Amino acid sequence: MSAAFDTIAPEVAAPWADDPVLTVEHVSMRFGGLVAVNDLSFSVGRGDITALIGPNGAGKTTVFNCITGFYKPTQGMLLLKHASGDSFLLERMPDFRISAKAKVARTFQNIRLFSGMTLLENLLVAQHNALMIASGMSILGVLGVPTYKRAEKEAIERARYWLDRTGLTARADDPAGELPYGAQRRLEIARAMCTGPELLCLDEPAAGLNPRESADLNALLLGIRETEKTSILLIEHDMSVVMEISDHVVVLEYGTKISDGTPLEVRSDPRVIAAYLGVDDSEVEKVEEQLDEIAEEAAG
Ligand SMILES: Nc1ncnc2c1ncn2[C@@H]1O[C@H](COP(=O)(O)OP(=O)(O)OP(=O)(O)O)[C@@H](O)[C@H]1O
Repeated sequence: MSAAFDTIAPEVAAPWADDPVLTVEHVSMRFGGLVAVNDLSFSVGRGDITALIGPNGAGKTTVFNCITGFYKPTQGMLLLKHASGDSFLLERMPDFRISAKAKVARTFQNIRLFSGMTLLENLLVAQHNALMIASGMSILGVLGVPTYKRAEKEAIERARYWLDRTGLTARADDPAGELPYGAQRRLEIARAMCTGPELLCLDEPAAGLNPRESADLNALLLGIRETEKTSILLIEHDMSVVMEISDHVVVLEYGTKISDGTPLEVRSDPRVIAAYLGVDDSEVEKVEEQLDEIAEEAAG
């Protein structure tokens, strides 16, 4: 192990391990003979923006799928702890309970909106669970039970609030499919936030965004951390997003964690540089350029 790698603080001493919203312990995921995630452990600090990075095929989306219940890990534990103290072993829960009870929301690499529905409708559908509970799971809700009416009004207010926060109010009544790409990405985040998550998981939120849209995304995520105090875990290839807004970065290669620290610690870790060098020259150059730009901006 290199000297520079040794300088990265062990996880127990790291601030994100003090009060983690999510603790991933010794998680492995195998598909037949392929080990997609190998004995992975890390913490997501409460209120932090944590980035999960690594070259293509490193296992990032598989980790997300284990956290959100799409996959059951072959082994290991995923402990989600609310600020209230309630805790949930995610590996034992079906996906719909992970979103409804454990309050983990996610967006996908490929946008998954209801493109024929309006923006407002998309945000109301996201709150379906809360509305069903308020209806007493019966037709009475539709017939105007007061608790349902109140919940419906709150759902609309919440939807309007998130349209406003994501700069989409003017398009509230347009079909989601007519939005430009960057706006669809923001709508996905609004939809996830309408569910009031304790942990927001974003799978490549900056993919396909231009630099201006990327900067807007950074501002939106920093705003969510600041105002809502929501913990955010994101998978991202765009180093300008990762380095500018993350409190903590976890790096995977071939399913194994190779680095875990602050953005500064991780970017100077030789194992991380080597992992990216192993991808291909154009990607390495892009990463190096982005890191240099960020360093220059920070210096001046
Ligand atoms: N359902 C599955 N069945 C078999 N193999 C899978 C499955 N899902 C993922 N894999 C494999 O697991 C490995 C990790 O894939 P994963 O999609 O998690 O990587 P990733 O880091 O998210 O990659 P990318 O950055 O390209 O999205 C890959 O080799 C992939 O082919």
